[in-house]
Amino acid sequence: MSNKTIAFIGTGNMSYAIIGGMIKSGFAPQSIIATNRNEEKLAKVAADFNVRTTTNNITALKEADVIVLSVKPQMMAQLCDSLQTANVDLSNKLFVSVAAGITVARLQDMLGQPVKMVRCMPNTPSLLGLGVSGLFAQEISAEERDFVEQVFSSTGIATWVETEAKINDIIAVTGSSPAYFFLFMEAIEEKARTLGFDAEQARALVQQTALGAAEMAASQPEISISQLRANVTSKGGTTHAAVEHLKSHNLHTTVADAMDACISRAQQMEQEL
Ligand SMILES: NC(=O)C1=CN([C@@H]2O[C@H](COP(=O)(O)OP(=O)(O)OC[C@H]3O[C@@H](n4cnc5c(N)ncnc54)[C@H](O)[C@@H]3O)[C@@H](O)[C@H]2O)C=CC1
Ligand SMILES: O=C(O)[C@@H]1CCC=N1
Repeated sequence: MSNKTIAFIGTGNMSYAIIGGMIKSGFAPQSIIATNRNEEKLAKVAADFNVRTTTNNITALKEADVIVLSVKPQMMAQLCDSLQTANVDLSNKLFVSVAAGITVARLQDMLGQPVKMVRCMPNTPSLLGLGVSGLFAQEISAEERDFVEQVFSSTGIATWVETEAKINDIIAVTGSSPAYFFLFMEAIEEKARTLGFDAEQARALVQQTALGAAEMAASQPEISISQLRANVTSKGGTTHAAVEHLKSHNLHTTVADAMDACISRAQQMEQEL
């Protein structure tokens, strides 16, 4: 592993997941610094992963070679402003922003200088090493590119995109999409409860089925997903009845429209923040 030090500024759900994935894949805990304003959150990260923690963002900024900006988009301007006013030389630092809806140009503007910046759009399954991260960068060295790729491929699949606009598409396809799957699982779980399964059974039944379905797809890449679905669907049978109902209620269009809403929101945030 590289000997770079990486700091996560604003270690909440997303950075916790990335750090978890990094540790699981063998990154040295001492090369990772996690910051948060909230000491309790830091105590959990330290206890779970043994990484260095601090409530002082500037200490982390000074020590780290790579700084991951991981606060909510609405908090980013305030955070960058506080980093800028600390008078730390940022010219040799590499920044990585995981925030949705803030462009590189805007981040540089917030930091008050043209720092080296990678846009990254990860997702929370990174915690298990099952994440997907989209990456975009211009004007960084091959070594920096390799390091970022090493970090995010340690949490799952990392893929570079050619244009910054593509990061918004990645949000719709992988950044936000764990929530779509959870919503679908919630709907099945809720109906199982009304059919009389208790909470524990309903949860176990839905999660095992989701896991099984995902593993069926992942372990048999030669079989299309629609073929896997067809294999469950007997002609004139029960699955056919359910699937036809979903199709007649425009599931495909609804999902496509939802993904467009996700992209539009990211574009709107780019104007707002
Ligand atoms: N949660 C997700 O599934 C994904 C989130 N993202 C992006 O990741 C970023 C973080 O999202 P989450 O982790 O979900 O949010 P979060 O709210 O769980 O984590 C952010 C943390 O930053 C801390 N914080 C806020 N201001 C701070 C400051 N000035 N100094 C130190 N700590 C500070 C907060 O206490 C909080 O714990 C967002 O920009 C979001 O767009 C990207 C992909 C997926
Ligand atoms: O909901 C959000 O804005 C963030 C970005 C992708 C997932 N969560």
